[in-house]
Amino acid sequence: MTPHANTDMGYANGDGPTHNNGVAPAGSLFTVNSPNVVYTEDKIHSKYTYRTTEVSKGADGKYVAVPRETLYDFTVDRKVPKLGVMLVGWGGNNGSTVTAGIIANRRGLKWQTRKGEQAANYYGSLIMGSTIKLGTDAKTRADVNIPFHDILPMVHPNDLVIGGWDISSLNLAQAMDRAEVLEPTLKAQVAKEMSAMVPLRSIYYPDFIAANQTDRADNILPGSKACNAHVEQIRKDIREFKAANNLDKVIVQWTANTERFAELIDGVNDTAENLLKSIEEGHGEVAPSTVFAVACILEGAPFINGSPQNTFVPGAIELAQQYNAFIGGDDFKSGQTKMKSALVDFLINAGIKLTSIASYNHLGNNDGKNLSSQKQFRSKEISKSNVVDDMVAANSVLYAPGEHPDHTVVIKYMPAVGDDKRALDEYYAEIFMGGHQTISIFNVCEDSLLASPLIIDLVLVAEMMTRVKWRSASTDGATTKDFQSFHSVLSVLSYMLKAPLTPPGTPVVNALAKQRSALINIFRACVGLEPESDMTLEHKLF
Ligand SMILES: NC(=O)c1ccc[n+]([C@@H]2O[C@H](COP(=O)([O-])OP(=O)(O)OC[C@H]3O[C@@H](n4cnc5c(N)ncnc54)[C@H](O)[C@@H]3O)[C@@H](O)[C@H]2O)c1
Ligand SMILES: O=P([O-])([O-])O[C@@H]1[C@@H](O)[C@H](O)[C@@H](O)[C@H](O)[C@@H]1O
Repeated sequence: MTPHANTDMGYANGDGPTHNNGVAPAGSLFTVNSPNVVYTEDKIHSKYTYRTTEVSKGADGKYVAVPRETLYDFTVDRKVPKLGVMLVGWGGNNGSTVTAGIIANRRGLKWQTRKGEQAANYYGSLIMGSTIKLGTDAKTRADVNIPFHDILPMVHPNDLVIGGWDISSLNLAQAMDRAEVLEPTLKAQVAKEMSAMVPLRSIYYPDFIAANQTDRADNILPGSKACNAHVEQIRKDIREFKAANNLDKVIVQWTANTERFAELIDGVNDTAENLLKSIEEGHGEVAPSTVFAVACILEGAPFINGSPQNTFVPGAIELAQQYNAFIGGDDFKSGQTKMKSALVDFLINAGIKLTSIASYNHLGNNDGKNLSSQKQFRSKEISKSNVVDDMVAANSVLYAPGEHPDHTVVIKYMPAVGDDKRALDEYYAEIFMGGHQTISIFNVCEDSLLASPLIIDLVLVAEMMTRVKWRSASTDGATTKDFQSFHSVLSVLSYMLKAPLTPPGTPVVNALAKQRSALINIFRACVGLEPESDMTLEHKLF
């Protein structure tokens, strides 16, 4: 990044559409009145100065910090598309629950429970259930908060068209019953619509998921190893789903079983070319989830992995970049780990030396049954364990290089509790002058009701990112490149994920507050607004 004069280039100098003088665009909750933002019928154009601090170490070992400014142009396509989402594992607990939830919200359903009438909602969705600070009231200086969903022209989940694949042939009403997640009084209202939803046949390579899943596999395509026919069938399924529903776009999300990790093998999955060749040759180390990822990349459908396995082998990431396709993952961050990524952030940033984390959980759903197999558990153990690494590494006051808290993760399959997962955690920390703090948490996570809103958030944000383009700008407005998409690896999705996939060579951020702040401020930048710094100097300097 090169330093630029701190200037608001604006559009006044005629290098873009004429300024709209803040005329409120139709359907938006707010408009930005700035020389750096212009609304046209189909676009939002903004000029953005990205301010950072570049640090280097001097000969004396001391740091030198230099403020830097980089100028960007952003455009946002304002046309909200008709969007389809295809779930791999549609007949699972998450797939059937999120489908029922969207139908219930779309129809404004209410149902009786032991505690009285319940109405459909999107609680637990970052986009649909939370707000963000837009700014401060011009007169009262009070915060003005708006629904997260209104910061940019995003798809509404009620409008999502849902489909997908499953190795189990049950229709979605039967799958909803099998899941044992939702109240019968709700299920009765959506069962008819869901009984007409039947998962497409999927690919099934037994070696990648627990052997105890075999009894479900009655809805599978021929072939038990990767092959081009599988890639082409998935691509065809996507095209046909898109055409049949008159969709503008389709996003695919993996909410199927957790697979074992695939071995990373040079010549097999290390490059895009080798991965495609391995699929053609039927190599046994290409997982079903990777085959889905390849099919989606080739078909131009963003693919998101909600499970912890290493779907995105290096060859898949390279292929995504070659095709300028979006991928994201891994592993929904729904309960115990979400809590951990907030609590560890708080403790360490409060100067409290966390020395031990014991995370135990048991669950009785089919996910738990699959995870009772060691190889599949290992995938989950990795994603649940690495979530503290960035926060520990950032604090050299508490931790010496290479030092980190003890951390253990245990998952046990206990059928009796079903989808109502129990998460038991103990956090043990050193405090002032040899003291200790012990935090014990017993957290009942209704797994699918916590994960389903994340499935929605991942779809809404990934789709929004397909309509955001950027280019480098300069004060003279001359040397700018064509507009381009964000990097293929959508690290902006990290808030919803335990093991955020980031562009190769870039750092992984797990701290929950940082992840949320990054998403908010990137969306703010798309409409020319400064990051929310929480400085509130207007309340301190007067
Ligand atoms: N809170 C949560 O529920 C949560 C959080 C993080 C991650 N996850 C992950 O999400 C995934 C789904 O969770 P769930 O509770 O819905 O599990 P589930 O077992 O109920 O559903 C998985 C579905 O995938 C299907 N399936 C398996 N292999 C398939 C394939 N190759 N193609 C198509 N379908 C296939 C199964 O038949 C099943 O219906 C799991 O991997 C789980 O680890 C869940
Ligand atoms: O998101 P989180 O609650 O930390 O982790 C959960 C695990 O604890 C649980 O065993 C499994 O059912 C879910 O797939 C999810 O991964």
